[in-house]
Amino acid sequence: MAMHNSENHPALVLVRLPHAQDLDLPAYETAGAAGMDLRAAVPADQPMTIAPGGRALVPTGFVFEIPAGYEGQVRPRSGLAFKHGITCLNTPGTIDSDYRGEVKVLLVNLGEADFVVERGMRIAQMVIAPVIQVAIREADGASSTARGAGGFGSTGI
Ligand SMILES: O=c1ccn([C@H]2C[C@H](O)[C@@H](COP(=O)(O)OP(=O)(O)OP(=O)(O)O)O2)c(=O)[nH]1
Ligand SMILES: [Mg+2]
Repeated sequence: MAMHNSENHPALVLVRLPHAQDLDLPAYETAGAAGMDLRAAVPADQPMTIAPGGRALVPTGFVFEIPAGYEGQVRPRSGLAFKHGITCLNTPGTIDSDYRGEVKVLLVNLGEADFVVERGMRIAQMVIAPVIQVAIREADGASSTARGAGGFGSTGI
């Protein structure tokens, strides 16, 4: 399903790896979805079991060629988090625009029961977002502001 503003942005090129040959392409599930769901490319006869407190790097079966000036953010699915305590350990996972390896999802099981990742299961979602790289320079001191160094609740609750 095409996103409503896809014409304003460069296309995302996906390269299917051999172990994803029968999997659906990552896709936006609704017209206004922010993220495209990612599926587990684990072997059909070898589901991956994540024990409570355990983690697993789950293959998606695709290389995502993120356009320059954009990043991919790998985020958890709320339903898995709510029902099973399954989330992404490094959320949001960062996919760099120059990364040409397989996108993988680092799941962690914060629930109380084993979680079984089956082939084709939608395990996470990827949001494509514009990102900037700034010039970096060093200075001797920071400019002054009303806030100054106040933080961590300095403005009250
Ligand atoms: O959830 C994730 C996070 C990252 N990556 C891939 C794409 C990303 O471009 C690369 C590096 O990620 P990151 O910079 O977060 O990890 P690092 O530990 O800093 O590795 P590196 O030294 O390779 O940058 O790993 C994934 O496949 N899934
Ligand atoms: Mg890095």
